[in-house]
Amino acid sequence: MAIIEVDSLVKRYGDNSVLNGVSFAVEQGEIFGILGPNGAGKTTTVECIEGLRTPDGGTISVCGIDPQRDTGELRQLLGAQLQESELPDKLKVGEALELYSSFYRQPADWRELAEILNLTGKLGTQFRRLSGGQKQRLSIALALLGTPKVAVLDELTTGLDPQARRDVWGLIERIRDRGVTILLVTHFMEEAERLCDRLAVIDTGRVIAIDTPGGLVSRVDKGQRIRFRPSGPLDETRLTALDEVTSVEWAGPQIVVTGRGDLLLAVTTLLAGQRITALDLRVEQNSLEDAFVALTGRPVES
Ligand SMILES: Nc1ncnc2c1ncn2[C@@H]1O[C@H](COP(=O)(O)OP(=O)(O)OP(=O)(O)O)[C@@H](O)[C@H]1O
Repeated sequence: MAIIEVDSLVKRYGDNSVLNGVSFAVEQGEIFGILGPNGAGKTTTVECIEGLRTPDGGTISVCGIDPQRDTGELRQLLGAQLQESELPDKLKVGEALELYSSFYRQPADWRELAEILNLTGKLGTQFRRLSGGQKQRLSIALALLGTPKVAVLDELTTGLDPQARRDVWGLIERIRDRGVTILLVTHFMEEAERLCDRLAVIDTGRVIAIDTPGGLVSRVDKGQRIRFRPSGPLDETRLTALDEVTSVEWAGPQIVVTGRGDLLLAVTTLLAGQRITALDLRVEQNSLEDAFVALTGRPVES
């Protein structure tokens, strides 16, 4: 069952048409990612879903509610991450959790949320004294205080170090396991690949692909790649002559061979015949980043 339905969403700022007919549906219990280059319209899309921006065309339904018409009801169903600047510096973590839980009809147990988010030791700490990761965890706790059916998380782990980022991912999975549907805006390929059940790739205000991360990767046909450092002088033309090989390039001391079929066997057999060892041999798989570049024609800035 679709819990969020976005159909032909249009948004203009003056003459600038930012969303040009965005459509997708998020199923209950999914972690659904929105991925796209800078300025693609990701935040505009989720802010329309949150009822914070007024679309110029199209329809949105969140649990059957139109975010423009029934903002009060939407607040009870949808939890959105607050921007950092929205909390007063001197407010303590425990005070913020208690205050925000008073806004909801069915607040979650904020002490339990603090426990899950590893904030129990910080309840008496002022907001301004929290680290980036702690602020991020607090903003997630605040988004979940109303026991929402849907949580919208925009740039969830931007600014976090790799370990804190992984901790937050684990947490999001636990929250989904409690039955919350998650809509996630991200720049990070690893985050999208690791966390999202499905992804919508948005570019210049249009959805250009919707699929699982694996499904998106399998759309790229860049062939197989083998990278190694030959232990001795290598006659490249013999590599190029192999049926399995489509291209041979040097990258510093390494050689990168692209091809198809049983490429690895063909290359290693040839090298063995020339008594050359392939040092630091790596077989490279296509990645979500390759898929993103193939779809949008440009890399993701992070
Ligand atoms: N309030 C506004 N007034 C005018 N233009 C805006 C406004 N908000 C966003 N835009 C423009 O709309 C476009 C889409 O912005 P949006 O923030 O939705 O993109 P995004 O995909 O979230 O980008 P990023 O990854 O950089 O956050 C951009 O060109 C942006 O400059």
